[in-house]
Amino acid sequence: MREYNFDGLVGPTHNYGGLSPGNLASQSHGGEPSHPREAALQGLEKMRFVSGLGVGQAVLPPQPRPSLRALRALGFTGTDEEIITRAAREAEHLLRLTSSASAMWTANAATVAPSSDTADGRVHLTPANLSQMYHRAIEAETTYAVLRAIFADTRHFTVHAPLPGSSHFADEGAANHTRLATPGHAGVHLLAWGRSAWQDVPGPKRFPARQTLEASQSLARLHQLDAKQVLFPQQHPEGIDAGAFHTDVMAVGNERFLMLHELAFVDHAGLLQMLREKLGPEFRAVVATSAELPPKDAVKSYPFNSQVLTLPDGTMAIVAPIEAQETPAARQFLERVVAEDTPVKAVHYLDVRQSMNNGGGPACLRQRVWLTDAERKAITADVFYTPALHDSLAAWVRRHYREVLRPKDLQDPQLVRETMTALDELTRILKLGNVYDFQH
Ligand SMILES: NCCC[C@H](NC(=O)CCC(=O)O)C(=O)O
Repeated sequence: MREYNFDGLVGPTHNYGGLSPGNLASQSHGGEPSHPREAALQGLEKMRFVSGLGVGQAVLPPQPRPSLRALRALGFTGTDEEIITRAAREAEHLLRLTSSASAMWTANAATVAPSSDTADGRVHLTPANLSQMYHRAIEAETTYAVLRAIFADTRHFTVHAPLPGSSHFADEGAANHTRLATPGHAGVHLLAWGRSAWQDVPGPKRFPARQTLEASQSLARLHQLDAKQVLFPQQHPEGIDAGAFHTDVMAVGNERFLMLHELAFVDHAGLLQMLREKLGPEFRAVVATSAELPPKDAVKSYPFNSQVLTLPDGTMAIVAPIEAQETPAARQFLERVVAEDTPVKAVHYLDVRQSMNNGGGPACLRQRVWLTDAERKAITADVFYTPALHDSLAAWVRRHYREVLRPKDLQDPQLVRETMTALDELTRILKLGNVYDFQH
């Protein structure tokens, strides 16, 4: 079984809409000009780097934005151009919400269980309904279509429908999911959550908790996971109030290694004890206290929103955002992780600032999918990273993406046309078939 990182290709409307309360970067950069071309190229460079480490790499496509489907559903009628013009005039906020390129953060696209851990021996994928935030909830339908196109072979893959879209089952995907495993022990799944729909659990006071316990429990059932191998830790309410809207802002794990902030989960000590019991003595965890790494620094510089990657030689490397290098407490923490008795032997810092300014680090930009050789071969879409695919995607970005987008540019009816032209071409590059509604 090999891990493939499916990175989200940043979409042509990448912009700073200030859309996510509780996501401090989104709030503080709202209204600034964005650089879609640079953002997409930064993402491609990260794919090149991870692939160069010898790790499996693939790509997921952006979504059509502004979403005409969403605007039509909200009562805007007429030609495509008329819809944009009218939304710009009457409901600028709705235009902003339906223009977000947020599908780039593919950690939120779905939750995935590898075939080694599921009762029927298939890979299970559930697109996240993202129902907590409207600009993200509109991703689910297209994500579902894209995943069905890529993971089409039903002998190997089951793509479930997104969980029912009421706030009771609010699901944010793999950003709240961690799979851990040690040799000789079955994989353990952490399915975290921030609030309960029906139980009375103390939650955050300042910022919204997104995922529900009931959503996480449903994912464990749908994916046919062994109940003994699943834990449902609660995101620490103080962590959420400090800006950790998803688990992956304060914790990241890979195989026998987990690093976390003490405000990632309620009772992290009890959680680590259970993990040691399930995973045995090879399991390693490194905890940052608030004294060592103030929550403010963790949220600003995202050391936990790193990719922890197993390299071909069996050691692990961390791919962290450059902001973590620039923040002394975060850098020192990551250096401690390498210095201690852990599988991690190197830290690499990458520039994904365009994404970071909306609260998405290296880990947010990728969905992890574990595939056997047979499963890998069953995928016929051209989504696996190669230098040739890189060149054609980079050329495609340079052909179609604007250099700068200012908030008022979202009101330009031309933008929707440009995006559709670009995405239509992309589905041919990736051999995806017609996955977008404007193609039907
Ligand atoms: N995993 C990282 C997700 C970041 C994402 N940001 C946003 O949607 C910000 C969009 C904006 O404000 O333009 C979110 O909060 O869900």
